[in-house]
Amino acid sequence: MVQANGKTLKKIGGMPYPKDYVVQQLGNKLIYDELNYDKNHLHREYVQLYATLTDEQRVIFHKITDAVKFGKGGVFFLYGYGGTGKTFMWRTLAAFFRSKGEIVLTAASSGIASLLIPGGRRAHSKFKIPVPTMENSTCNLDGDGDHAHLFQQTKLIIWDEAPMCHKYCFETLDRTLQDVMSVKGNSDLIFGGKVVVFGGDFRQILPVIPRGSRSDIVHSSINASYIWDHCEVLTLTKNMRLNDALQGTDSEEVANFSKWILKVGEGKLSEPNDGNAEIEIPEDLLIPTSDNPIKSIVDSTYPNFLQNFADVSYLDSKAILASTIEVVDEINDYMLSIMPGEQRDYLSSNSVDMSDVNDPGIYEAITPEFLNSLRTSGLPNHHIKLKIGTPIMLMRNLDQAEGLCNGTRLIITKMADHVIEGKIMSGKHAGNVTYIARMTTSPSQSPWPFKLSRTQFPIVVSYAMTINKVKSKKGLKILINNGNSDEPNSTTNVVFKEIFHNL
Ligand SMILES: Nc1ncnc2c1ncn2[C@@H]1O[C@H](COP(=O)(O)OP(=O)(O)OP(=O)(O)O)[C@@H](O)[C@H]1O
Repeated sequence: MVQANGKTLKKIGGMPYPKDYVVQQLGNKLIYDELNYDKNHLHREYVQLYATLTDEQRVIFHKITDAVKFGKGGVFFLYGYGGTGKTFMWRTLAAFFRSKGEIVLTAASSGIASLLIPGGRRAHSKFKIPVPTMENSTCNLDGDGDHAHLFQQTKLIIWDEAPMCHKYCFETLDRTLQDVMSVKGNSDLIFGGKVVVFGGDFRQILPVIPRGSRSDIVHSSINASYIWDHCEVLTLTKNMRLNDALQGTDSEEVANFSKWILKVGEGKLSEPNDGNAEIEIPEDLLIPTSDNPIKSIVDSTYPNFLQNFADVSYLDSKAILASTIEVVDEINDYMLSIMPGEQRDYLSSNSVDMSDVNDPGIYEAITPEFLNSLRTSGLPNHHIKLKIGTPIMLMRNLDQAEGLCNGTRLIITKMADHVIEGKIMSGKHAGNVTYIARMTTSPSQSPWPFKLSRTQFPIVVSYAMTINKVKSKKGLKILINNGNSDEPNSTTNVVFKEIFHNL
């Protein structure tokens, strides 16, 4: 249990630790875990997946497996917009190598995306990348420890949603692998001569640089790193997610929508433009306005809510996205107000973390009311309202092995004074019940001149959520705030076009 949570008995005061010879007999737990797969089952899975690969997927598959086979290393970037089968490729590659007893390390920049890849973990925890990551950081591992031995034996590294991470994270892994692989004489090779495959879509989420300018964001992305010069871009072009829909009667409509949304993502509507353009949204995608726009979008996204509010599959297949936490809170509050059941209110306790403060006197005048009113992304609200049946989303990685990471959605099943009980809504761990306690958190990069410590459940109600939280949902409605626009059905589209330049 201790190991499963990434800890060791050495770190728990007062616990006896086995003598060295016992530990040596047990071997390297990390390597053991990466090899502990049912090879026959994986072989059958691989055969099935390989048979359905499209031509372009198959070419890419062979390119990567050949790079591993010839042992010369290689860095690839699997590039394709949402639904082109990147996750499908990860599954095929992982099944292929693991069925042969070889080690593939699978990771993604976000916890929630990592749950979709077999054996996936958040990249920071899988590769021990320090937070915050600096220009010359290295991974937190001992050059002759278990992690280093794991890296030495690894055949392939897969890192999904790479465009979300700062380039320093990839450079940190590169430096560390060069060190670790120096025992094999590979210290000059990029990533120590390992085959590393990144994946993602630059139209999706870019690195978050607090208060960063457009140029700061573009320059922190992976394709602004020296690593990009070594990277071969492999492109997927066929939208496999829309394939099913294309078989139906409305196939032309779906194909047109697919083309239109791609143009939005690439800033190709209303050309010429510098990435900032006014675009018109087709009438059929808009929800007719009324006196109460929040009610309109809720009625359209969650039809017959009062008959279905307790149905997990109904709730899991829907979400409303908005661009600011204020609008998200407004929609969530509205949903709770119409949902039947007794409401409980959980308030946080807040303080200023004095450990970093030179002159504590300055902060004595700050009132608890002021601290309670502070909000920023990644920090739970001071006032959380819940009812039994409310969908919530975790804001912290609590236990990734159990599917409890930042972005996991649960349904509230019980509410006590100091703990709440929730049931995981979807994925491999769907139906598992877990208890969530209050914990003290601080925003990783404080927008205030002091560090706020807030003790609260690390959750947010999730009928509506901010745009960067969602991963492949079906019944999705996006609330576009077009307050600045003169036309009722147009809005400003901002695309960081520079990011596509060297793809
Ligand atoms: N060769 C294939 N044969 C059958 N189904 C496929 C194939 N490739 C992909 N799919 C299916 O298409 C859907 C989308 O694929 P996938 O989730 O891998 O795309 P993605 O590029 O990872 O998308 P996103 O960027 O949104 O995460 C999935 O349901 C997947 O099972």
